[in-house]
Amino acid sequence: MVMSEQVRKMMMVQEMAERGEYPPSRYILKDAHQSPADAPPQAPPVPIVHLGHPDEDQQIKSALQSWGMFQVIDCGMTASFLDELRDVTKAFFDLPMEEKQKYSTFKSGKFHYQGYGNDEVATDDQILDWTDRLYLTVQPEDMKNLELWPENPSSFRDVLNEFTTKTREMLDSVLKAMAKSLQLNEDCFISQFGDRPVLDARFNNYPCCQRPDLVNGVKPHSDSSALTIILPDKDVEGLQVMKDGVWVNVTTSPHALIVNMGDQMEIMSNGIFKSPVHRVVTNTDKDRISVAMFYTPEGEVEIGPADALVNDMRPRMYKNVKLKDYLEIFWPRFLQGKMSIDLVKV
Ligand SMILES: O=C(O)CCC(=O)C(=O)O
Ligand SMILES: [Fe+2]
Repeated sequence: MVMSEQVRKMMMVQEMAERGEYPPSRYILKDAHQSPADAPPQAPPVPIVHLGHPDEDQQIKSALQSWGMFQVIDCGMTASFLDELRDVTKAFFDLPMEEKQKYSTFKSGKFHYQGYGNDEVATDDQILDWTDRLYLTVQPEDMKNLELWPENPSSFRDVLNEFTTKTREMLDSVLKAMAKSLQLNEDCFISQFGDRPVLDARFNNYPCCQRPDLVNGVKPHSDSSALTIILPDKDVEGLQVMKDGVWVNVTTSPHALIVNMGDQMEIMSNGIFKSPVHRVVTNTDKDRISVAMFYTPEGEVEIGPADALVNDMRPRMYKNVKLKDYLEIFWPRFLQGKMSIDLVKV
């Protein structure tokens, strides 16, 4: 088929950037209104939530109702560990292309989500993002595909395993704190995840680009997850969030992690916590890296608005949905630059 041939011949973004190439037409935004160039340069930093602080409830509620995300500084991971995670990420993307391709998303001519590559190319008119990534499921244990876990740099696997354990601990405390901030039982959200919640790691590389005004690093989207934890680049900005109808730069402390709401959380909270639309923009001279951890309920478990959040004052706003079914709607639409949350509204 034309499509798969096209994909096989397609270069990784990193290779095009290294050759100083102008982005090919498949990457160029068609609508001038979508240009990444028009974000305001100055914005306040993302609100900080101090987990365990007496004002935690208030901090969470206000951050999630205004931004849909917050930053955590005291996240239980040391600054040097977070730097190590950045170092192994960068070391992986710095490997020769031949070595990275051992972990390719393409196997026997077929696309798989896990591995090194970019989004699936599903249609001829799909506009591609200026990024390469490594996508790995890290929990549950039996869903790990270790064949795709880099052995180089040699500490990569250990660092990822440690990041996974620490991220899970952080997610559990954040989910409890979010429930308590709404005067709910602390297990109210956690109990919806089932026995086998899924945690996926995505290592993102956004090479510099000759025309950052014409491409997206990641197209505008909301996450399909319940929660996403993001370790942004220490020096290079690029993540932007749509706030009150305008794009604002996401700025954080160098050793903070960002907690971002995903669509599943918007559903479980009956719309109180919004899953924000965000995107990544590129720049002409600096590569950017980030690591995102997507936490989702088990695919077969039906989730829905917490009972205690549905009442006469606030009627049910979302249908119950299984993650597996949601993803079937979400991915093809994501690839076309469309959001999906409205499709599960009552
Ligand atoms: O690179 C980032 O900062 C965020 C990436 C992102 O939004 C995603 O992978 O869903
Ligand atoms: Fe995202």
